[in-house]
Amino acid sequence: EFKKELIELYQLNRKCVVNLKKLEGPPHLPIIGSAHLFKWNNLEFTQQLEEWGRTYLFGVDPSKYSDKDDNGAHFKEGHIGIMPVWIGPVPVVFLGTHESIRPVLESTVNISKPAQYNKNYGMDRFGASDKHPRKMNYYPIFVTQGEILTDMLEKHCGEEDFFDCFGYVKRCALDIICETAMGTQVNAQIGENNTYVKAVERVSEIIWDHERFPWYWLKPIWYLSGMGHEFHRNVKLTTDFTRTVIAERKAALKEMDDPLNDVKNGSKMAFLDLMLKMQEENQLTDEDIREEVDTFMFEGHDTTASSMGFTMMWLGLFPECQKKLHEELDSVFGDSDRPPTMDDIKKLVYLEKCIKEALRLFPSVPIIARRLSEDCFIDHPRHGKICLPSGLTVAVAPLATSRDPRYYEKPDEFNPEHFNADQVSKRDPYTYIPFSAGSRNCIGQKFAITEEKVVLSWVFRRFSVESENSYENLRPVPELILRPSNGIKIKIKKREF
Ligand code: HEM
Repeated sequence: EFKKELIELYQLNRKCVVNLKKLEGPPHLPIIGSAHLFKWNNLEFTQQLEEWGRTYLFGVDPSKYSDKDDNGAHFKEGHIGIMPVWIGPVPVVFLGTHESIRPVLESTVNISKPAQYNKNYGMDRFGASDKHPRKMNYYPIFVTQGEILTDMLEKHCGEEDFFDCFGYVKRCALDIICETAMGTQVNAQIGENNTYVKAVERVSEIIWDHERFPWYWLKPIWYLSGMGHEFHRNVKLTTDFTRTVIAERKAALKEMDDPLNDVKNGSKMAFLDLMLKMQEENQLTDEDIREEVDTFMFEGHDTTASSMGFTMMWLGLFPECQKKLHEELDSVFGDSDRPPTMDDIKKLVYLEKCIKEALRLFPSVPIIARRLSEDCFIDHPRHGKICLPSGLTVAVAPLATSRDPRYYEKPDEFNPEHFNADQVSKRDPYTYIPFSAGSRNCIGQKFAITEEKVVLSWVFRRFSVESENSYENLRPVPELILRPSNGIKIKIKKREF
């Protein structure tokens, strides 16, 4: 097996040397690639990736990075966002503009994940199919949990110092996904099940270190360093948690006279209930169900938590945008404290633009990995047709394409007007892909946007927010999910009417 992998890697390297030689990327050496240049510190590594991205994807002169007048983001003619990076002996090609991303995401063949995901992690985060019913009544759960969040934040009202709000937001997102995916209340917001929350966090931190340091790909180092064992311990914690919930839910469904009808008529129909209902006819084992549910849990809570947290952070840095949002909220709710209805939420057009803009600057999934199963061709303005050979891992970067200076004026600044209808219609759709695109796009997009609108409408109806203008607040780190490097520091004040 190992020999076969080595031969495949050798063949891939040969193809890449021929096909990618004209493309510019960070300097690399045989075998270790560019790993010797990688910064150890996660924040510095993130900055390094950003600088490489600007230099090689957009062709920006490094001396102009700090040129604030146009965000240092000049786009040099002849660059279309392709950058090869050798991570150890494995070539990865980063794609960061609509011209280079479209051929990959539009393909109905190139939809596989890189092998490491399934092989090393023992859990397939990406196994969900698109066949699940999407019309479940999640709305009341968003409303209840959003209100709990504001109750939890309230105790920080009027405090002199900045506090970290991210933990609160995360627990809210977790409560929402657990109840919608599994029909079970985890009550993380009110202080229960902290072990689960911590384990989920640790899993993505370890996966990220595994991705960037190739020596961890060698099993002896992975285990001797203690990382492998810590990883499995935390994965087991999370999967055991889901297993327990599944067992409990199964027992509860058995007690019901007619589970099918109870579930159909009930106010909520959890994803897990549907899976359990289909279990016999589809011959699914409990473990199959657990994998599907875990995929939902992983994809569905970290992503929305980061997105909500960053939207709060940006609005706290741009008082004029927050003022507009407050005006919109007041025009819909006045000074009332009533729960938002679906109709109210539809009216919150500016809030939706703020959420989209925060996702443009800090997309929760900053990089989407694909393993090409057939050659993919990209037209390059200077080098003609470039062939990305089958077997190659490509890293599609929503983070880069959504800051393409050809399409976004002042691309590094928060400006919700970027999502005015006239602006959107002028852009290629692949210049904004926080939910990916094509046949493996996010199936929770509508769910996520509605959840965030409900929760954030509660927060901004009740509070005004001020964010700390600090390097750390503004520099998230791309673990699998882009997350704040050291929390999100804000102050809040109760709004007076
Ligand atoms: C702001 C929030 C969210 C963002 C930015 C986001 C983004 C994404 C992206 C970029 C992908 C493609 C990943 C890849 O191909 O590597 C994806 C896949 C997926 N998302 Fe989301 N997501 C969000 C929320 C959610 C929610 C709330 C759910 C569930 C309720 C969800 C369920 C899924 C599932 C199941 C997949 C896998 C689809 C497949 O591979 O066939 N996501 N998401």
